[in-house]
Amino acid sequence: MEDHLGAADVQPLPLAPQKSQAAYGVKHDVPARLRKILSLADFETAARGFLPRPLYGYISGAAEDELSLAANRSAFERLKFRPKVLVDVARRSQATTIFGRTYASPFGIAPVGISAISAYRGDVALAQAAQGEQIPAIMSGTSLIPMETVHAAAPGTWFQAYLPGDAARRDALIDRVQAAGFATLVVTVDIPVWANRENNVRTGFSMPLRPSLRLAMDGLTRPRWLCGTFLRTLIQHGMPHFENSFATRGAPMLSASAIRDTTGRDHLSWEDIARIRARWSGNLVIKGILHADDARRAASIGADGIIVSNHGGRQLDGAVEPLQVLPEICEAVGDDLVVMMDSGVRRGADVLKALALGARFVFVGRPFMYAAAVGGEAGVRHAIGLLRDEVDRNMAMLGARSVEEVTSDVLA
Ligand SMILES: Cc1cc2nc3c(=O)[nH]c(=O)nc-3n(C[C@H](O)[C@H](O)[C@H](O)COP(=O)(O)O)c2cc1C
Repeated sequence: MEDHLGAADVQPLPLAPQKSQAAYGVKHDVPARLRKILSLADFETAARGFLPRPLYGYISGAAEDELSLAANRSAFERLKFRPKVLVDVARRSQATTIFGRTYASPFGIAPVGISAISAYRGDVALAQAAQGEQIPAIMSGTSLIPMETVHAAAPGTWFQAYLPGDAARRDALIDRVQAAGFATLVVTVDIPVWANRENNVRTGFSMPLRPSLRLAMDGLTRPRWLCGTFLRTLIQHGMPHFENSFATRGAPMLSASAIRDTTGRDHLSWEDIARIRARWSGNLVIKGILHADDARRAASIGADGIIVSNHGGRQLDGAVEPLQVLPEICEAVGDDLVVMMDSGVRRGADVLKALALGARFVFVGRPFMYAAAVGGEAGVRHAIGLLRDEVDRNMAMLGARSVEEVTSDVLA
C-alpha cells in the first residue's frame, strides 16, 4: 500500500559514504563542545544541567509510576544476540527503504511536543539535522513553529497530528497539512484523554506555562537556556504559540490564563481514521498501536504504516512494551503495511533488536530532544552519527550485511 507518494518522498537520495574504522572513537569532525558526548545517554546528562527543572522533567518523565518507561528499557536489556562470525561484512549497509524512499539508517526522530521551548527553533533544528543525515524526522503537531516554516526548511519531514475532536476542525487541519506539502501524515491515537503525569505537577510544568516566581527562579538557574533559547526566541520570533494543533494559531506557550482546547478526543473512532484516509492522499501512519487487532484494522482501512508504541511510557502506565508485541503484530499484518516502532531505543543494539523482531523502522524520542536542547542542529547530527555508528559496528559483529539480514536469527 505504498501508492500515496508525494513528490518529496520519491526523490532518490545519495547515500552517505560508509565510515572508516578511524571514524570510531574520538570524533574530530564534530564541534569540540560535543566531543565528550559518546552516547545518547551522555546527551541526557548534559540536558539535565542545561534545561530548567520543569522542562527537563517534562521530557524525561512518564505517566504515574513510570512502569512502562522502565519496562521499555528492560525489554531491550533482556534480549541477547547470537552473532555469526567470519561473514564478509566489508560491504555492509544499513540503508532502508520505506514509502518509496531510501533512508541512510533504519531509524528516525519521533515527534516531541513543544521542542522549540527546550531547543532554540527546535522543530527546525531536528528537521534539518534529519534531512542532512538522510533520516526522517516527524514534526509534532503540539509545536510552536508553523508547519509551513518547518516544511520549507526540510521538505522530507513527516507531520504528526493529534486529531481535533470536532470534524470540521479535523478536516481543516488535514487540508492545511496537505497544502503545506507534507507527504507523510502520522496520526497519534493513544491519547483519548490526558495522561496522569504527576511529575509535571510536582515540577510546576503545564501547557501553557503559567508565569510564577518559581518558574522565573527555575529559568534563572539555567542562564544558558534562558539567554540562548528562551530570550533569543522571544527577541527574534516573539512569544511562541501552539501553531499546529488546528488549521489556525492556538494559545501562547506562556500565559496566566490562556487554555489550550484539547477536548473532545475521547469519542474518536476508527470511522474517523477511515474518513481521514479518504481525505488524505499522502502516506498515512497510525502511531500508538499495541494490539494485533488494531494493526489489522489499520491495514484494513488503508493505512500505509503503523508505529507500535506506548508513547515512551507517557500515556497508559502499565501498557505493554512494544518489543513484546512486535512479533505478533508483524505476523498479523504481514506486508500489508510498514510496521515501525518506538519507545526505549537508546543504542544501535536496540535498533537491531527491534528490526530482528520484525520492525522495518525505529523512532527515537527523548535522546534527540536532549541533543537539540544542548547542541542544536549540530547536536542532533552528532546524536544521529553516534547511533548510526553503533548500528554499523553491531551489524558487522552480528555478521549482517544489510537490514534484511537482521532477522530473528541474530537473537539468542
Ligand atoms: C517530551 C515528549 C513530548 C512528546 N510529544 C509527542 C507528541 O507531540 N506527539 C506524539 O505523537 N508523541 C509525542 N511523544 C512521544 C514520542 O513521539 C515517542 O513515542 C516516545 O518519546 C518514544 O519513546 P522514547 O522517548 O523512549 O524514545 C513525546 C515524547 C516526549 C518525551
